Amino acid sequence: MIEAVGLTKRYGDKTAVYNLSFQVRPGAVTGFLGPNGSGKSTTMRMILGLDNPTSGSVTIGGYPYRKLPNAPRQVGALLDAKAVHGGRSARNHLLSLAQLSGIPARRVDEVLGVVGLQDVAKKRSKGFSLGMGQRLGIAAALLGDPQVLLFDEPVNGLDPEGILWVRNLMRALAAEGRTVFVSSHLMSEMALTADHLIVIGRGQLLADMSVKDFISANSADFARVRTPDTEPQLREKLASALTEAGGHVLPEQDGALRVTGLPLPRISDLAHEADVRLWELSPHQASLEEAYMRMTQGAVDYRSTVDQKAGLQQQPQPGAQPPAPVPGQGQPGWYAPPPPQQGGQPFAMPAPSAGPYGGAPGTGPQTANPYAQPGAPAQQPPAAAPAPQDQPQALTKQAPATPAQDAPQAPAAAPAPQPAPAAAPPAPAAGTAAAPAPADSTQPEDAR
Ligand SMILES: Nc1ncnc2c1ncn2[C@@H]1O[C@H](COP(=O)(O)OP(=O)(O)OP(=O)(O)O)[C@@H](O)[C@H]1O
Repeated sequence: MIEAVGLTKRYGDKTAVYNLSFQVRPGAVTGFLGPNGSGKSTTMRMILGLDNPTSGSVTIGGYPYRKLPNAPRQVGALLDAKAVHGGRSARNHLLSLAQLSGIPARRVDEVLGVVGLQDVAKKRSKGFSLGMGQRLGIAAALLGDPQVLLFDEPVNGLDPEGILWVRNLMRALAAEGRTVFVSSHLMSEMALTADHLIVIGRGQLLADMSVKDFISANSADFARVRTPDTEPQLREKLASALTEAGGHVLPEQDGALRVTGLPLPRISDLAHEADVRLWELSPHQASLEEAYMRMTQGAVDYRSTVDQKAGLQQQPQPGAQPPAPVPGQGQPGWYAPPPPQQGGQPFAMPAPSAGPYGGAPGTGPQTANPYAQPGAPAQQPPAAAPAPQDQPQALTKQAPATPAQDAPQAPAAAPAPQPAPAAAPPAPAAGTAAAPAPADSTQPEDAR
């Protein structure tokens, strides 16, 4: 088991990881999700003893990596598939890693077979495609037949067949009772691969729950209702009737209405009572990808200036009200968040008080969920953002006004001095040889 407690990492005045506590259990694939720069790789490097935490701790099987007996046989990792000596053949690369860790040469041929590189084993890895490089990195991680495996973006660059292969491999490794920790940006892929999810944003925990719970908490049902385009007044009439009946109604880009909080038969009855004809009444489910985007959108650090979702980061004007639906046009950019689930607290951004990102230390997952309340425009009105024109549905725009995005980006505190390791760390696990060199506490970390 991997266990992080209050894990924090600062690089100068940049806090990469803040007060992260979680457990990664054996016998399951645990997906590690977060936007670019959210601290996934930093966390993985700390797990592997390649970076020192500024505070907090992380252990594998109860030991910090550097104190783990026979670490290369217990832990394997793929951090950076490109970090190989390009002049070496795949086999020689693995052979050198195996020799460093006392692993017999026959294991090299075994893992080459497992990852499907046996036919190119004698080719220099500098000629490898991205996907072949990933396979070589995975082979290195498997070399010591470890019980604990960490993979940083293992499907990066793989074709669909390769992605499927990685998915099956991860699941098979977990089924053998191993601890499998996999970082990814792809919620959809993780929904298929992982049993459990740990989601971070700006270095802080946003969610730690089983995929099953994540799905039931976040993939909310809604109905799409469309009235005849030729009679916009019917749409208005229906919207009023549904709202009066307790439904939450938002316009979609194509002029339909997105309705939450009312079952389909009730919507049909209400339309009938209001004497409104319907052209469409269909059940839908918000995708996990949407839920993940919504969860992390307040914690996205890097966003293109031409990104249509840039408006997600804008703050609402004081006193702003949501625009009234425009018959026949909808309100592009409006999107109905799913209703809060019974007893569910799907995710929570940190509170806007203490902490480097505005979150009170230790309060992250317990604080109120700013996205869980549908239909609270007076509190969280949307920004008057430019409307996306090519979104199929108005699903991706919301003004979350997350506390995190208001908060200062970095703590003022200087990094705590790191004690130098008492002894040289053990050789990295077979797979981690493809990773950056272990942290040298005498070097400025930013310079590494
Ligand atoms: N050695 C370093 N010196 C200074 N800042 C760093 C260093 N390593 C990481 N960071 C910063 O810490 C933050 C977290 O980076 P990290 O690479 O862990 O994120 P990530 O979630 O793995 O991102 P991605 O998904 O893009 O790989 C980023 O802002 C990054 O710039």
